[in-house]
Amino acid sequence: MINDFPQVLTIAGSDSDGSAGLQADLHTFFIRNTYGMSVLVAAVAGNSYGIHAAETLPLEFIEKQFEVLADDFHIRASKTGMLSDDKLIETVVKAYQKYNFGPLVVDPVITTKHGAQLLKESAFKALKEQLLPLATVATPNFFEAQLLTGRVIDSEQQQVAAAKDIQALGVQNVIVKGWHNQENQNEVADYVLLADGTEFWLRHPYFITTHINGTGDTLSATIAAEISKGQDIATAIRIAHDITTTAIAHEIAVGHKFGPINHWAAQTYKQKEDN
Ligand SMILES: Nc1ncnc2c1ncn2[C@@H]1O[C@H](COP(=O)(O)OP(=O)(O)O)[C@@H](O)[C@H]1O
Ligand SMILES: Cc1ncc(COP(=O)(O)OP(=O)(O)O)c(N)n1
Repeated sequence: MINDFPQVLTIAGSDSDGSAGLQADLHTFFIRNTYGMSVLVAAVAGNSYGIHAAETLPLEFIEKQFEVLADDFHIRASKTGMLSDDKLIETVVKAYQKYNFGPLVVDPVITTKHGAQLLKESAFKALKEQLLPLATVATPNFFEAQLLTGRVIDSEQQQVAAAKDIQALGVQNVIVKGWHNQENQNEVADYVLLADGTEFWLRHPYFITTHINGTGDTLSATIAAEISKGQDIATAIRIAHDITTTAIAHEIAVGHKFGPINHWAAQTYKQKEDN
């Protein structure tokens, strides 16, 4: 049998409540009709109230996961999520350089949107100097873009400038996600800067909801899934934006505080798109 079904890899942490991390990535790969695999690098004990503990996996075990996947599968695109510290980043960078896992989407996970730190500050240098230069696409959120560039993003001009700074680190294509935190906000504006200098804004309504865990994972995982199917980068980003906002717009009643987004609603979007 030809090993040609679209295969996509997440290199990420597990979030026990299933709302974010590699669980959200695998939900996303599934609804985008791709076969998802995962290199588990860390795990958090999380529920809808927050993250209560975190552990990393032994580096040799992480290396082994890469090796056995490379031995067997034809991975056409990959993405990173939570990477915890500089040793983990170095291990992932070495493996990515050694094996062929297709274009890389880097979601530079630093803190959760509820304030839990998932990447040590001592690892920012490795993120900027080792991992981001490998990225076909990087997807920083508003806070990560500020930390990576040292800018205060208080205007759309600053959002654009931050994207240019991040591209200058060696990233080919960047989406700097917009601010979304105010009850009186009408719109969220994500800014996209492509490798050839093409730029565009993706604007959508602001949703007042407590169910927004896993949004960044879903966006970056969709981009990786679409690339694995051969989509161009701009189309992959536009589909990812539509999938993520559709999943945010349709709450599901899971958990008592901050819940997951609704991947099933986004799967319906896929069916409409394909008809
Ligand atoms: N409450 C919200 N209303 C509208 N869009 C949102 C909301 N929360 C997140 N998004 C969108 O979800 C996508 C992921 O962004 P974000 O949540 O900032 O990422 P991260 O999970 O990395 O913090 C972006 O397109 C962003 O605009
Ligand atoms: C294991 C793990 N990875 C990433 C996250 C981030 O969660 P969240 O703050 O909801 O951010 P996005 O997933 O939306 O980027 C996590 N909680 N656990």
